[in-house]
Amino acid sequence: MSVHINAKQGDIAESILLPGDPLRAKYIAETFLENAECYNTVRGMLGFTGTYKGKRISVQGTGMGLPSISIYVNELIREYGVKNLIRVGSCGAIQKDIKVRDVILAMTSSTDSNINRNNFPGFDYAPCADFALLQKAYQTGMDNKMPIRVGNVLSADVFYRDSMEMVEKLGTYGVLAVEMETTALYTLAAKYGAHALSILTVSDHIFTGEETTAEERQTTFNDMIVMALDALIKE
Ligand SMILES: O=P(O)(O)O[C@H]1O[C@H](CO)[C@@H](O)[C@H]1O
Ligand SMILES: O=c1cc[nH]c(=O)[nH]1
Repeated sequence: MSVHINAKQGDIAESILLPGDPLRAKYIAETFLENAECYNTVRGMLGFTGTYKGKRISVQGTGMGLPSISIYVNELIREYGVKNLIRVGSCGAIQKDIKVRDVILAMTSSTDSNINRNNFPGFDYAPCADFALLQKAYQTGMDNKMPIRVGNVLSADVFYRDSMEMVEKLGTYGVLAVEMETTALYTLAAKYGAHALSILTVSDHIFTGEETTAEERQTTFNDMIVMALDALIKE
């Protein structure tokens, strides 16, 4: 047992999906995994292990924001030996030509968080995805003719902000969408020699106000989840 996960050694698979929402973790376990068992209930941050196409896979809620996902990723890698981690999250589109329900593969991330600035004074560490996982997910998306974009996302420290000026400016520098966890995931995976990728479904558009219905979110999240599971099991 670690501080925030009450699983026994061996309860968690080497490959894991990481949704922010613990109820999305439950949904994934019940819908896509066989013989899924819950290994964590601490703080209601549910975690499950089962099998997908015969391979052992876990799914763990991470909560919202860089500090919260950092806790789970630290414990999963250091205490439970997790090696492959794919975040399956939602995001707000910044670019005009990105639509709700599109899927974004985060090749890298920008941030307004201080976590890496505090860790590398005077330097800007550039977090990046694991190329093999990125390539596998991209190939699955192409094979299934999914609307995918690959690029830079903003991992923001806040969901609500007084001004959108900086988000707009980042858009002019090619940032595709905003979410709240990828920078921490990629940085910790690099630190501990693990492999990480963020796959994000666009749930709303920051500037047009376009958003999906609950039902649409469910279906498109399913596409992203299958893409992530297939990437985890691909040799
Ligand atoms: O849908 P999830 O994975 O939680 O991701 C996004 O949604 C939350 C904000 O509503 C933040 O965690 C953001 O990154
Ligand atoms: O607008 C959004 C949508 C999802 N997640 C975010 O962080 N922002």
